[in-house]
Amino acid sequence: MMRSCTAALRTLRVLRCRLEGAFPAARHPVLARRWFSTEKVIPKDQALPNPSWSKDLRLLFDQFMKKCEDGSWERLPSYKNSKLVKEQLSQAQLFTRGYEDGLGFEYVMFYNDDEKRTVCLFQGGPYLQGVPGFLHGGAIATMIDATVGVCAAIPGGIVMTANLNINFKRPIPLCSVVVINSQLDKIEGRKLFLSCDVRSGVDEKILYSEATSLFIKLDPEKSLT
Ligand SMILES: CCCCCCCCCC(=O)SCCNC(=O)CCNC(=O)[C@H](O)C(C)(C)COP(=O)(O)OP(=O)(O)OC[C@H]1O[C@@H](n2cnc3c(N)ncnc32)[C@H](O)[C@@H]1OP(=O)(O)O
Repeated sequence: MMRSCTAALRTLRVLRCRLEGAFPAARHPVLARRWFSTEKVIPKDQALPNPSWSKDLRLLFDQFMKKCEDGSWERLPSYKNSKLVKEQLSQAQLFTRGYEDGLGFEYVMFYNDDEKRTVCLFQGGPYLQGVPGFLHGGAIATMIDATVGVCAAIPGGIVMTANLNINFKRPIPLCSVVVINSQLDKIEGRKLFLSCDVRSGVDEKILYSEATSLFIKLDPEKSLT
C-alpha cells in the first residue's frame, strides 16, 4: 500500500515537471494552485454589468440589449472563448479578463450576423493608464484586436491576426466609455479583411481611433510553431 502511494506520488511529480517544462507559466504559484486543483471551476460571464460600470456603459448596454430583442443582435458572453483553449490550460483566459472589476478592461461585445459587425462597449480602468489620465495605446490596440478578432472568428473559425494597422487620432480619457465598431469587409480564401473605429460612448461624436486588419484562417495542415 505504502509503496503504491509513493509510486503514485512520484508519477504525479514527474507529470507536473513535464507540464512545467512545456508550459513555464505552470510554475507560477497562483496558476499552479488553480491548475493542479481538483475543484470544478464554473465560468463567470464577465460581459455583464457589475458595480464598476459607469452610467454611460450601463445606458449603452441597455440600448444594445434592446436591439437584441428582435434577434438582429446578440450579446456575446465572455466565457465561450475558453472553448478554444487546450485541456491543460483550462484555467487560461483572455488576458483582458484577468483584472478585478473596474480596474482593467470592462467590456461587452454584441454581434450582428446579417451585417457581419461586432460592437464592443469598453470602459478602460485605472490599471490601463499610459500618458497620465489617458488609456495606454497598447490597451486600445488590445481591445481593437479583440473586437475585430471576434468579428473575424465568428464567420472564419480559428483565425489569427496577421496585420493590425491603427491610427490613434485623439487620446482616450481613462475610465471613459468608448464604442468600438468593427465590420468584416471582405473574405479572400483564408484572408479576412476587417475595419474598425473607436468613438466616444453615447454621443459617438469623438473619433478616437481607426483601424484596419487582416486575419488569417489557420490552415489545419500547417503547424503554428
Ligand atoms: C473567439 C476568439 C476570440 C479571439 C479574440 C482575440 C483576438 C486576438 C487575436 C490575436 O491577437 S492573434 C496573436 C497575434 N498574431 C499572431 O501571433 C500571428 C502570427 N503569425 C502567424 O502565425 C502566421 O503568419 C499566420 C497564421 C497569421 C499566417 O500564416 P500561414 O502560414 O497560415 O499563412 P500564409 O503565410 O500561407 O499566408 C496566407 C495568405 O495570407 C497572406 N499574409 C499572411 N500574413 C500576412 C501579412 N502579415 N500581411 C499581408 N498578407 C499576409 C499571405 O501573403 C497569403 O496570401 P495569398 O493566399 O494571397 O498568397
